[in-house]
Amino acid sequence: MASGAARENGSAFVIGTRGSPLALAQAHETQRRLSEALGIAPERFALDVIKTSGDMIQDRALSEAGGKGLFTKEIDQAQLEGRVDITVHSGKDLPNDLPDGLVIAGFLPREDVRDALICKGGPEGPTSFADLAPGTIVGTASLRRQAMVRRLRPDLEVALLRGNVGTRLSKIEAGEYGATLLAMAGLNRLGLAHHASAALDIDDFLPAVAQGAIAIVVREADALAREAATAICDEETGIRLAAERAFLAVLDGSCRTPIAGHARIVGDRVHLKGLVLRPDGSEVVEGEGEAPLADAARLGAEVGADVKARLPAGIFG
Ligand SMILES: NCc1[nH]cc(CCC(=O)O)c1CC(=O)O
Repeated sequence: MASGAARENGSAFVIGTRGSPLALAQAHETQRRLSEALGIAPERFALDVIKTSGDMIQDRALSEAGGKGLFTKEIDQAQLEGRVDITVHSGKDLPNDLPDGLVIAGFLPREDVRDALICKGGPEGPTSFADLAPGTIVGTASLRRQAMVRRLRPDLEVALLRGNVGTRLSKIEAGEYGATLLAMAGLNRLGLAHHASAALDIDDFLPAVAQGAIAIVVREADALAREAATAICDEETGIRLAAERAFLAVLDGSCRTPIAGHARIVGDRVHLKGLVLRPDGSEVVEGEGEAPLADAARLGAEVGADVKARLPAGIFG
């Protein structure tokens, strides 16, 4: 099995990951799945925790600090140099284009794609958007969630809330914010789903492109790692992600525009719904379509182009 530089230490493959609790949970899931699929003890997949520039930024919206690449630059470097073989990324945080030499081998079976509403007061607190008192401060760093909240409830206050999942939950408990939104997927992976006051319906609160999906990245030339990764990846998730990522690629790579997109498979067709919001929530442009599974990426590009053509000039992006 071993052949890459990173495999000389006796590991079947070295898994590279960020160090946040969510990233570690995702890396452990990958390790477990690799172990089961290949019949190799889990400890032979060493974890290498890599600190990224993005981990150091706590005070600003990421959209202001330089975007998604901040969370992957150092990991990409380690992978290109052969220090790690298989890297694990939240699909949602992965840039549209990977550096030359790296490819997405696939995606693990997708988790719950919905956003969770988390409210002060826990089980005794509000259990829906409609229950939130006017003026409640909703903290989130996501432009999509900010714009959706403003659209659904213009009478609420939106404020910036950054940090990892645990930090955000504790700021709700401390009462600094009345509510926040987090991905159900992340809560589930961390065993924290009991903090969710509600899981929001996909049609009312369209998820981010790739939400709930874990991407497995390998070196393009590393046939062994690619084969191993393919063994744990889920084809349906890959098809849905192809549609969603193509939609996003047409609209915006910079993550300065509130965008949502979600694909599902119905029989032998892939259905995609996507939208762009004005940041203040006053306007939304939606697109929808369906295609055979083999045309998922084309569908995404077409729905994206259709939405783009209908965006009011000079407002978005
Ligand atoms: N940007 C942070 C991030 N990236 C992926 C997830 C959740 C897990 C997922 O979507 O797979 C989160 C936290 C959140 O949005 O609650």
